[in-house]
Amino acid sequence: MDNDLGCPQVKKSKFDNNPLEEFRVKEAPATAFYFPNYLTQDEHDALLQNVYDSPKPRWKQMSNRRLQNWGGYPHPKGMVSEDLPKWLSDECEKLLKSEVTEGKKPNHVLVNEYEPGQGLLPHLDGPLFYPVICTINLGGPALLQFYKEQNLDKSVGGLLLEPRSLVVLKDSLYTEFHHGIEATRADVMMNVWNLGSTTFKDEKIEIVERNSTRVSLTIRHVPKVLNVKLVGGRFVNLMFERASVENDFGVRLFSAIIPAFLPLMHIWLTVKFVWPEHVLEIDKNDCS
Ligand SMILES: O=C(O)CCC(=O)C(=O)O
Ligand SMILES: [Fe+2]
Repeated sequence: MDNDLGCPQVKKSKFDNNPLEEFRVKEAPATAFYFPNYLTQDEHDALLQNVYDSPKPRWKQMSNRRLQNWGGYPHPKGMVSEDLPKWLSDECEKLLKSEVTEGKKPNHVLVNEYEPGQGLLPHLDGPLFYPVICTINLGGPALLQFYKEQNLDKSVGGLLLEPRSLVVLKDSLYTEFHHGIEATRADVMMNVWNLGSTTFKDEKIEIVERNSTRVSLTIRHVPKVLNVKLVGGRFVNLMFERASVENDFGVRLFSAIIPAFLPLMHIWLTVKFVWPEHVLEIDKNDCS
């Protein structure tokens, strides 16, 4: 039997009643889950297709990779959010249901694209996100390495991220250990915490080649969201938006009518209070 994550269901006696436990990376120094068969091949291909079908301006060229930002730009004052496209909101929903996100619905997705040989410097994801990172891996493999703050030159271990997998990082793997991807064409399999759950589990593998373009979806929850959001590149006040969500006809009518009347009100006020003065001025001038 399969569980919601598309992975074999765990016998309760063995794993503490929690089906996620089977996927915990026990060698890691803090909470990490690795789901090697999170996506079917068809789901994987469809996601990749959606990434490449996205409008060209979504791509931002960085010095060593390309990325797409979805959901809004996190900011200390709050994120101006945008609705995720269905192919991403479906993934967020699926993660929420699988209980890896601690009840927080992801509302932000970064798509990173790395050509073989490209990488990402060690970094922390910072305080603007809820401290759980879910990463869906597409295309080619890469080793995600972890570093202690005091020595960002030497990794303390890593997780091999293969296509079709999901990795979830929590607690000090989010808050304390920096993570990064070496700019190399071949990853050395030293201190790979999850090797036993990868396709190389039965092999004595020393190196994994970066054989093709890797695309990752980094999926997180931004807790602080503002009351305005971006719809088709324009700001919309969520007060009006909420009315349609609640489907309250009266409120919707009110929200539709008030903005329509504002220009009329403006004209009426101008005619009543500003224009007469102006006309009077002209009249006075005419009299003199
Ligand atoms: O590509 C990855 O797996 C890592 C991406 C990442 O760390 C980030 O976007 O903050
Ligand atoms: Fe990161």
